[in-house]
Amino acid sequence: MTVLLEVESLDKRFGGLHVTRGVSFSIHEGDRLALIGPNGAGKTTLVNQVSGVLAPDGGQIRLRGEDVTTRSQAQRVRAGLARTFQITTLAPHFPVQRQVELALFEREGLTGRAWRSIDAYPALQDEAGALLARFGLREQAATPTERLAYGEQRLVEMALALALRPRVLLLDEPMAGVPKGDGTRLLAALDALPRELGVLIIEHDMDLVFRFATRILVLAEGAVLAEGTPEDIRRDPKVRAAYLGNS
Ligand SMILES: Nc1ncnc2c1ncn2[C@@H]1O[C@H](COP(=O)(O)OP(=O)(O)OP(=O)(O)O)[C@@H](O)[C@H]1O
Repeated sequence: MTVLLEVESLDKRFGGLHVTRGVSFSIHEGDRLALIGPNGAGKTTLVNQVSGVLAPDGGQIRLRGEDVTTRSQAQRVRAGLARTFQITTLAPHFPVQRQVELALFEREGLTGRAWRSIDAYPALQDEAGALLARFGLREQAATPTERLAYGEQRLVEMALALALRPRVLLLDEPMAGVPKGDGTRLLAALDALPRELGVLIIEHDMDLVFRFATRILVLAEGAVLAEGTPEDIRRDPKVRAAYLGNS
């Protein structure tokens, strides 16, 4: 399997606080790697370094063999790494279909041209329609995203990230705040992600983690406590003591 993302000996401090301690892992095509650990373990800080929001103090991040450690977020997106957007920070009053078209425009370097010219790009309109269909959002195509149910907004976020045609997708707590009833739809969407995509997911919902992940990386106090298959992790006494409990 082709290796997509390699994180090697990553290190990060906030003043005297050592929040990432020599963390290494890799993601191959088709991997669903879940990052779990107690509150404050350093999960978000780690993912922020991978996506380029934060600069590490040491270590290396490679995307498909290319060293991107000092590259900008935009450069990493172009190299094949996408993370879910918070749609509330985009244009929530835009209809869902337009939001996705906007992301496709950006991918194609067309942003800045007259917005009405979207009609001149039927292939992109079709692609946006296909993305909405993949996430079961066809009926909501004309609805402003701010009027969607919260769970549906998370689906739009995933559609926007996929619009960038990533090889690696970072999902930061896709289940957070989603009512129980909508969880099934979200899980179905996760299951339907392109097979060859590499996925790194941070999630506190252990049902989802153990159902979705092919491998799990457990962080504690900034360092890797354990890594393995869901079965390995479920049985690991260190993990049970530090995080999962004995239930
Ligand atoms: N910008 C910052 N400046 C100083 N300390 C920070 C900063 N960001 C995070 N921290 C600290 O780094 C540690 C790791 O935080 P982080 O948010 O990465 O953990 P987490 O595992 O994502 O937690 P949670 O599960 O609660 O989201 C915490 O002690 C946190 O207080």
